[in-house]
Amino acid sequence: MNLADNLAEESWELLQRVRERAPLVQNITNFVAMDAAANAVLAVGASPAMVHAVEEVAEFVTVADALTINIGTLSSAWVESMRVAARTAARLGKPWVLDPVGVGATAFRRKTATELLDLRPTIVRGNASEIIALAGLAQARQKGVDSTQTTAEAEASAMLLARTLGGTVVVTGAVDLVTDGTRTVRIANGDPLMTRVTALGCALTAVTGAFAAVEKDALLAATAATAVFGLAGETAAKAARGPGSLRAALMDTLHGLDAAVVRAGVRVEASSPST
Ligand SMILES: Nc1ncnc2c1ncn2[C@@H]1O[C@H](COP(=O)(O)OP(=O)(O)OP(=O)(O)O)[C@@H](O)[C@H]1O
Ligand SMILES: Cc1ncsc1CCO
Ligand SMILES: [Mg+2]
Repeated sequence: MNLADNLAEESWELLQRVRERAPLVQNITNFVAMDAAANAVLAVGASPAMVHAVEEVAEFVTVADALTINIGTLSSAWVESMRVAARTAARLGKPWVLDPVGVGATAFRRKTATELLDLRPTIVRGNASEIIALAGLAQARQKGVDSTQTTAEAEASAMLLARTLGGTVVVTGAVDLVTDGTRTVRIANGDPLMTRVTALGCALTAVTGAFAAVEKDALLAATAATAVFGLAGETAAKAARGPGSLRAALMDTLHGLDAAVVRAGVRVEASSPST
């Protein structure tokens, strides 16, 4: 199968499936991202719920179609909620997505992320620095080595992390990379202005939860979510006057994406299975 040939069409089909099924996506996310993430999930046609109290988090996972966990504004009370939610999702076989915001920055984030990795997220989505840091943690128990932060090393880190987890890893940036350790996809959508709006990566993580809820192949789900989000961002950037109008235009564009725009606009490239 030629993976890349089908990915634009696959992205459109998965977006339609999200719109038809409107999956319920539970997000334990940060205070900065809550609004953008909930609105982006709504804009792709899914249903967001920001539920994080330890008293109700497990009960909510049982009704949710997917869970996303983001450590952006971490505090100790939330760590237990994250553990309980991830454990419940894992037990019930529900897809869950980890966003390791700033994981390299502090010992608290490193410890929390390491514990969450042990609960085997279906998908990890972060920027290059975060994925490099996380792969270093995963590897540290085996070899105790760290990486420096080049694009090439982010790719190696993503592959290592995906193989260690048995999951899918998404690295976002100028080019996005999605890998399950065997199949690797690069997505050339997006616009640099997206880095001037906070929490768009976090919003993409929540949207990835929506796609993972409707597609069991996590590599396909993550690729479609990332491509659709990047395409909406770049389309919106053409009309935007700056970060504020980009944010609004991104929500409008996500909501209005049609088959012609997705089929013509998604720019993906896939590598054949490696050894
Ligand atoms: N230089 C760039 N050119 C084009 N698109 C980009 C660029 N940088 C990021 N993007 C896009 O912006 C979106 C968010 O990715 P980014 O890597 O900025 O996430 P992040 O660092 O986790 O963001 P945040 O922590 O603020 O939520 C993705 O769709 C990505 O493709
Ligand atoms: C700015 C910021 N600080 C903690 S989380 C967050 C949102 C982007 O990740
Ligand atoms: Mg981020």
